[in-house]
Amino acid sequence: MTGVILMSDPRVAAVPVADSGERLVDVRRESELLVDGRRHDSAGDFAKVRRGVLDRLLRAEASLPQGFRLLFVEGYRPPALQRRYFEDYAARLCAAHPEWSAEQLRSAASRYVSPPELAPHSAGAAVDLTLADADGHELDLGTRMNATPEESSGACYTQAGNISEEARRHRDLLGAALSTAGLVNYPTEWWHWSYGDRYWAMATGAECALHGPTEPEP
Ligand SMILES: C[C@@H](N)C(=O)N[C@H](C)C(=O)O
Ligand SMILES: [Zn+2]
Repeated sequence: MTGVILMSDPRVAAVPVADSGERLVDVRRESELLVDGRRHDSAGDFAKVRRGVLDRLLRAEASLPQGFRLLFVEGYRPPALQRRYFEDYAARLCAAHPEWSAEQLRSAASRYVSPPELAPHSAGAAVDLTLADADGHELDLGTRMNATPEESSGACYTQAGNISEEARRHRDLLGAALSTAGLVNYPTEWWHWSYGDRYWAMATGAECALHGPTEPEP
């Protein structure tokens, strides 16, 4: 797929951050969003995002046609966890492609996990989410959430052609609601959306990112 700017692209790292200082909020406490427990952690970090991100998610949900809900899966990710995800996936790619250079590995890994120093989730600015029906049952968006490009034959790419018509309708519905509310998608992952991070700033032309990586709150 051409035209996709990866998280490892120097244009993303070049975006300056002027952190707004906005607090992380727990979406389970501050909203009626449906929250899935598959990424649950004892500190509840997975359910947190910056306030402005939650406000936009609520706007997006309100704009969905009747019978559709957002299903929130993962928001904030502490930098140490992000580093582990990145290194584990890069090690898997390295085992499969020992001939790749360090730069090739970093770029390929960033199709699926952001390099830790740039990570939108560690800024509390990104959310992995999908659609559910009115009863909270997860809908078909073409792949499982967090399917790698390898296991899904590229069907995890938001604009992939190798998904059913129904999954395409669902992806388009999710995308229309979230982009109208101001979030930006990472084009290699239909479920990953962000607001205020470096990738968002690069994609929207904002002068700087509003949120940089932050350590977990005590
Ligand atoms: C690992 C996957 N769920 C994810 O969040 N990927 C993006 C690119 C990230 O790490 O920010
Ligand atoms: Zn994500």
